[in-house]
Amino acid sequence: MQVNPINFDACHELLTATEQIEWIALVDSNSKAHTPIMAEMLSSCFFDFHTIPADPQLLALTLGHAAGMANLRRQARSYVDGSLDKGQLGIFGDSPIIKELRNSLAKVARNSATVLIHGESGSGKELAAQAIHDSSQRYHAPFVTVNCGAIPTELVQSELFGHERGAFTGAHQRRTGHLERANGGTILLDEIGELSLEHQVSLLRVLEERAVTRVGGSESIALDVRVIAATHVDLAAAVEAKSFREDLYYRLNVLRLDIPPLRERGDDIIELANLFLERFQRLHKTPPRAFSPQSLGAMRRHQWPGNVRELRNRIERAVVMNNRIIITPEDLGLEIRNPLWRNVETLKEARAQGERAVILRTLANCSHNISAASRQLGISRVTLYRTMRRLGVRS
Ligand SMILES: Nc1ncnc2c1ncn2[C@@H]1O[C@H](COP(=O)(O)OP(=O)(O)OP(=O)(O)O)[C@@H](O)[C@H]1O
Repeated sequence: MQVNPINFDACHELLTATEQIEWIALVDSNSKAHTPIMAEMLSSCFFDFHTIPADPQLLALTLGHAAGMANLRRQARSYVDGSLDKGQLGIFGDSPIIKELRNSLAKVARNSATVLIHGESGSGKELAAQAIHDSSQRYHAPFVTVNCGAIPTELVQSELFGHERGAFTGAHQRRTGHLERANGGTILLDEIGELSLEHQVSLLRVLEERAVTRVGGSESIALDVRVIAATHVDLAAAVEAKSFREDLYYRLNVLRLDIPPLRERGDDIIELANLFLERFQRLHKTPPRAFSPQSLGAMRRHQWPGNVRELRNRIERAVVMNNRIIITPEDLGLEIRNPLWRNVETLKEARAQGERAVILRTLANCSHNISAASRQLGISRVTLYRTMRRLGVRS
């Protein structure tokens, strides 16, 4: 676009219309870049300017910086609006329940309170924790993930809190613990329900004091860490069963996020399937493929006990192991008929399976709103509650 004093106003309006773009001016060496009007234009509308003929290397450098700034501005604005989209969060799906989750994530990201994420295995708990960190003001600081269930009991203290040299046999070096490494940022304590009662006490003390002391040390190190705990077990039930400390449960359960199982997300299954198909085709450099109608039907009917991770793995296997352009249910390792019916022997069982499937689908479509679901099913709320209790369906 040619900018000159005559079309100044129109150009100014156009250049400042969108905050998502940074502009770089190429200034003719004959033009008077330092006349008042050009100086105003360059300083108010442009990220930088180069004089023609521009040095390509310097220009490439400026373009890189400008793209980075535009991105940062976009992130900052969405942080203020709370309008994080699925591309930014990496959490795909358009079902009402997932849209609601994305909204909650954006709100949670705006402060530093402790979060408890509950969800079945493979449903996206770690992804949600990463999204909270990336959209928060701590995004530039470390995001540390610790799988509490994978650390041998005797190493939990030293892994979480660190140790001093000589603290125990084999401690040849001072070691920084995960909590200290996450200082300034966020720590995800995955499978928190796997921590022993003894380690729960130590963790509670650290969270209350907001300071950590390395094993074998005496110095108290101040912590500024956002804690996100994740679990696939029902921690409230674990508290009742006395296998999880009530005080730690309340300390963690400040903000709570529930990640819905994949089978309750309606057509998100197909959106995610196409997303993974495209990703794995690109990764494994295979020609474009598509799912057969039978595959789509089989994916909709499957119960996905391993959730999104299971879907991702089945699609990667289908892409790598077969050359066919059309992906069949067999390629995905799924049965054409609903495998649920295989074990059904009586009419009563068949009726219960059918009722369960319809109720789950309706609840997913209605964002788990009982009144809307009962209207859609043509029964009263009381009958719906009673039927759900009988079939073991949670609201
Ligand atoms: N909504 C989603 N959109 C895109 N990818 C997703 C989504 N949900 C989950 N995934 C992907 O599915 C896989 C499993 O997710 P993740 O590891 O976050 O699950 P998890 O609940 O933490 O699992 P676990 O219980 O085993 O710790 C990851 O590859 C993740 O990127």
